[in-house]
Amino acid sequence: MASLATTTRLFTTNAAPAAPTDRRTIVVSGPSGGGKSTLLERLFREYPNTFGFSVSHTTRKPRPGEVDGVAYHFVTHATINDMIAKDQFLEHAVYASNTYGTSRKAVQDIKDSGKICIMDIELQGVKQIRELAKKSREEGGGGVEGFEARYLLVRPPSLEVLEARLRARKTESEDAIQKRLEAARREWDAGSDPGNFECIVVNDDLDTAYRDLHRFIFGATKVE
Ligand SMILES: Nc1ncnc2c1ncn2[C@@H]1O[C@H](COP(=O)(O)OP(=O)(O)OP(=O)(O)O)[C@@H](O)[C@H]1O
Repeated sequence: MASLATTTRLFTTNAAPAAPTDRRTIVVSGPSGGGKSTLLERLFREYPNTFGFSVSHTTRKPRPGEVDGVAYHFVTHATINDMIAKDQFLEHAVYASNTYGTSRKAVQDIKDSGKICIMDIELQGVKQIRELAKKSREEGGGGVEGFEARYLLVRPPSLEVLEARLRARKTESEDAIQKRLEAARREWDAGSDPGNFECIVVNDDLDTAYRDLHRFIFGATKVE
């Protein structure tokens, strides 16, 4: 990962604004291992007071270094099923044999703090959030008042690169790697469907990918 000094140098000549004018939630999706966390960590380091990461719940086990309540809320299947039954999630999905979900509270807390919410979710969740936003617009409801978002896909340049990165990360078993690759293969074309994402960042060179992500977040003002 590039140093903070590199990041700072990148933007001193660009005079980047401190916060985007578009305050909508930013939904980031893409295959596991594509680089979402790497790019978002860099964004949060550069703008610690502007964005809030909505911490998802998951039944997956923590990876070394992942702190409960920071990377995820790590919970049991029983807990997450109970929360689903109580309609406490904006979206939830089963991915590579584990359930993931974004609670309504996680998003609302960030909005209440005055920050722009960033969510990192699976494709199934993207579709659920889109439906919710549509419902919210049509009925003035949907659980979160005025819920609107813009959608960004982060993908690696190829499935081969994805496999290499997943292996190099050394956080998953062979079985888990295979499940992630299967999901990536299955969902690869969904990225090109204009109904899903406003922007695709191809994470080949990290600095270029970060610049593209930054441009999307700070440049887009269009509300649909
Ligand atoms: N542009 C890049 N060049 C080389 N390696 C990269 C690049 N971007 C990310 N990586 C590495 O690829 C691996 C996967 O990245 P990362 O963990 O950010 O993916 P992710 O999309 O957040 O995955 P998950 O959804 O499983 O959390 C990491 O080891 C990261 O350091």
